[in-house]
Order: sequence, then C-alpha cells, then structure tokens
Amino acid sequence: MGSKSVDEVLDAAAGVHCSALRLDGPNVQFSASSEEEPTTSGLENGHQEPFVIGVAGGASSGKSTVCKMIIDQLRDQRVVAVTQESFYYGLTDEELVHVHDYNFDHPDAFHTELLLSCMQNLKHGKAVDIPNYNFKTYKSVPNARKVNPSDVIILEGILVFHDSRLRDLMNMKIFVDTDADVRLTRRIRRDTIDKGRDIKAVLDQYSKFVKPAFEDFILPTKKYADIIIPRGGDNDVAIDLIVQHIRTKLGQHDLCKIHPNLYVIQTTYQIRGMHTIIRDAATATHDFIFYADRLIRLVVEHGLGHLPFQEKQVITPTGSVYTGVEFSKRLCGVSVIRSGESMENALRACCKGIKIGKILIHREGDNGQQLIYQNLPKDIANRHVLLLDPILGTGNSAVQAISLLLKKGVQEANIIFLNLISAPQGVHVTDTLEQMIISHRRHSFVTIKIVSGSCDMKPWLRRILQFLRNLYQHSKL
Ligand SMILES: Nc1ncnc2c1ncn2[C@@H]1O[C@H](COP(=O)(O)OP(=O)(O)O)[C@@H](O)[C@H]1O
Ligand SMILES: Nc1ccn([C@@H]2O[C@H](COP(=O)(O)O)[C@@H](O)[C@H]2O)c(=O)n1
Ligand SMILES: [Mg+2]
Repeated sequence: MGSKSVDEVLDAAAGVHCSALRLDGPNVQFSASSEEEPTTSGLENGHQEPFVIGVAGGASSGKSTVCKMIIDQLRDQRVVAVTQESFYYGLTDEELVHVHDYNFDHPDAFHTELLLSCMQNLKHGKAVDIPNYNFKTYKSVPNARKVNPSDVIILEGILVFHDSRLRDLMNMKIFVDTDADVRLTRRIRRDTIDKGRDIKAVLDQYSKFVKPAFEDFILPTKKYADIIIPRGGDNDVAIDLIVQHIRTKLGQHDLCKIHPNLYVIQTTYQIRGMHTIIRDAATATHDFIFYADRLIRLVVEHGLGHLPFQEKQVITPTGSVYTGVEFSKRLCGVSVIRSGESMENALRACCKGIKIGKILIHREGDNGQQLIYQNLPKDIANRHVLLLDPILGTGNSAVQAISLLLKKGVQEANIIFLNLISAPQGVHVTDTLEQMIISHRRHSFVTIKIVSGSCDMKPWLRRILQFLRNLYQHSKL
C-alpha cells in the first residue's frame, strides 16, 4: 500500500485536491457541451423516449383487437397506433390486372424502408406523415395521415418482427397466437362481408399465399416475441398484465430499461422541491446541508429495501403470532472519500452501530496513475455492502471502488451503490466493467436522479465538499 499509512492518506485527503471523482482524467467522456450544471432528466422535460410495442401474428389473429384493448386501457396516456398495412406498396396497373397472383403476405409487399424511417422518427419524438392504403383500389396515397409522437407507440402487422431493424426499435414484442381455423373463419367473414370479396377468391388466396406465408415468414418470427397471447382479444388476463407492465415502464427512467439493476427513486413534488433547493446556486449552506441530508436519507432507505429479508415470527402484545421479516444483519457501509462521507450520517441514522469502511482513490501527479487506499471491515467478503458516493459522474472512481470490493471477495450481487445524482456515462461504465461480468447477479444502483449525459459536475462536487466541511464543524460543536 505504499509508504504512507492509511490514516495519513485519509487525513491528507481533507485538503482541496480530492480526486474521488476525477473530472479531468482521461476517462472524461461527457459529450462536448458548455453546460456547467446538470440538466434535468428527459423524463421531467417530457422528452422521454416513447415506449414502442410491436404486435405481430397471422392475419385475422386479433392483432388490431388486442391493440384496441391496450389503447382503451391506457386511455390516460398518449398512445398512437401505426399499422403495417398503411405501408403496402400500391399496385401498378399491370399488377392490378393480375391481382389474384399478387402475394400480399410476402415481406416484399411492404415499403419497409419507409416504415422504418417513420418509426425511427417517432421514436426520436418527431411527427411523421404516413401513407394510406386502400384495400378496394389497391392504391397507396403518400403522406395521407400525420402521426404525432406519443408516450406509447404501437406498431401492428403480420410482419412487424420480420426486419431486425424494426424489432430493435421495440421495447415490447407481442405475438398474437390464434388457432389457424379461427383465423380462416374470421378472414372469410371479413373479406366477404367487409371487403365484398368472392368466397372462392378468398379461399384461393388463402391456400396460395396466406397459409404458406404464415408458415414461411410470420410463424418464424414468433421466437422474437416477449409475450405470446393465446386467444388474442379473449385473453383479458394477458392484456391486463401487458398494460400493467407498460405503466410500470412509463414511470421509469429510460436508463432503467437498459440497466435492470438501476433503481431510480420515483420522483414526487417533495423530492423535486428538495432538488430544486440544493441545485439552486443561491441556496444558503445550512439549507443545502439540511435538504441534501434529507435526500440522502431517502436513498439510504431505498437502498436498505434492496437487502434480502428472511421470515421472522414474533409474538405481539396481545399474544398472537405475527409473521414478519428481518433483514440481513451482515451489512456494512463503504464510503468513497471524501464525498461519500457526506452520506455516512444518514446511514448511521438508519442502521444503528453499522460498520463503515472507507476507500480513497488518490490521483498521483498528472499522469493519471491512481493509488487506492482502503480501510475496510476484515470480514467484508461476508457482508452486504452499501457503497456510498453522492455523485456518479464519469464512473471512474466507482469502477475502482467496486473492483476493489470484488477483489476483497465481496459478491457483486451484495453491492448496492447509493448515489444522489448519476450521469448515464457513470452508470454505463460501472455496469459494463469487464471483471464484473463474471458474476451471475449484477450489483445494484439506487439513485434519486439521472442527469443528462452532457454535464459537468465540478460545481456539485465543490458543494458536497463544502457540505462535508460543515458537517465536520457541526460535529465538533
Ligand atoms: N376474440 C374475438 N372474438 C371474436 N371475434 C374477434 C375476436 N378478435 C377479433 N375478432 C374479429 O376477427 C376479425 C379480425 O380481427 P382483427 O383484430 O382485425 O385481426 P388482425 O388485425 O390480426 O387481422 C375482426 O372482424 C374482429 O372483429
Ligand atoms: N390488398 C390487400 C392487402 C392485404 N390483404 C391481406 O391482409 C392481410 C393482413 O391484414 P391483417 O389485418 O389481417 O393483418 C394479409 O393476410 C393480406 O393477405 C389483402 O387481402 N388485400
Ligand atoms: Mg389488423
């Protein structure tokens, strides 16, 4: 560990050159921006990426019916439906003469490039003009319908899972799986009654194109589905579960969809109010301390909620048995010096007598070389660790700290990393660290706020350090 003692190094860190969060090192990769302060999350600005649902399945399986049911249940959300049918190529005059030989169930019947570009624009929050396809004239009218961006976009059609680029845009893929006889019966009814077609032509088309295309192109895409709905619109339970899932996802930050081990505490006006105070440069230090501490307690409480519990029975004062839970006792905190120390008080307040270790990532000179000093509980390998650092910026110090804990034998799944403010880069860097991938279960992150990627957290770090100094003064009084 070098010539200096842990205490010497920890003391020295009380100076002004703290490098717990390296903002000037080689790993700083925030996108070029002159912004000094973190911007608010996309969620709060109303620019959250829409949740895209793909609904595939054979013709007349009930895709449109299922979509309508989902839309009806999500009536308090902004939902827009796009159907692949709008992207059928119009038939040329020559093709029209031989319409009975035209395969409407083949992937080439659709203008997939146009559909893809429309979906990409919608996913990025841009309005699009989509064509209108006329089933009677077999003609397509370009730019016939304006589709505005929404919170939820449903793309429905027999072959919406065929193109991998379209699939990649989808957050949820549903396959409506309805018996072939039912599909054929519905098709006959629909094409003869609604479309006024001749029954012989309908049956010929079915055996010549519809059935083979189902087997060759549609059924093979069932494997891409996240959810398969037997009986389509008759399956109320499946629709309810889907709607519930969509609601949960809509309430989450986009990053949670990518990193399932990231927990962003659901915001309330109370939380936003406290954030507003501590982000205001004009806020007095004692208010900053008070509200930062309240927010930190929230993160700590949420973090504790991720610890494993075991069942415990107690006898109540009335003599009855109450079956409750008790949480893991083998717990410790580890703060990344110095900013992490600002979270220690909150942790002590929530967990009486908890052991708290320390890690210091100390930058030597300007060559980017780092030394790590640590003072950790000897039996840390057997403990769950609440790792404390209020700001996750580049992810550099978090990576060092988590790597050290893993080297000490802590199981990755037993690490809960607690932050007040996290930048997407930090989450990404920390979550994709190679030596961590050996673990079956990833460590968790609990954070109160995700800021945009283009931010410089230096002013924040200064504030947190000031916070620490004040805490230290308070504790001396
Ligand atoms: N569960 C159901 N019970 C009875 N009829 C249904 C059911 N689901 C759909 N249909 C009918 O079957 C036909 C095809 O359904 P639709 O939802 O349009 O299928 P798709 O969009 O897959 O072609 C429609 O006439 C619809 O009213
Ligand atoms: N001019 C057309 C275009 C398409 N079809 C058939 O529609 C089916 C797809 O629509 P769903 O609502 O059932 O998914 C497909 O099987 C095509 O054969 C058509 O008959 N005429
Ligand atoms: Mg349909």
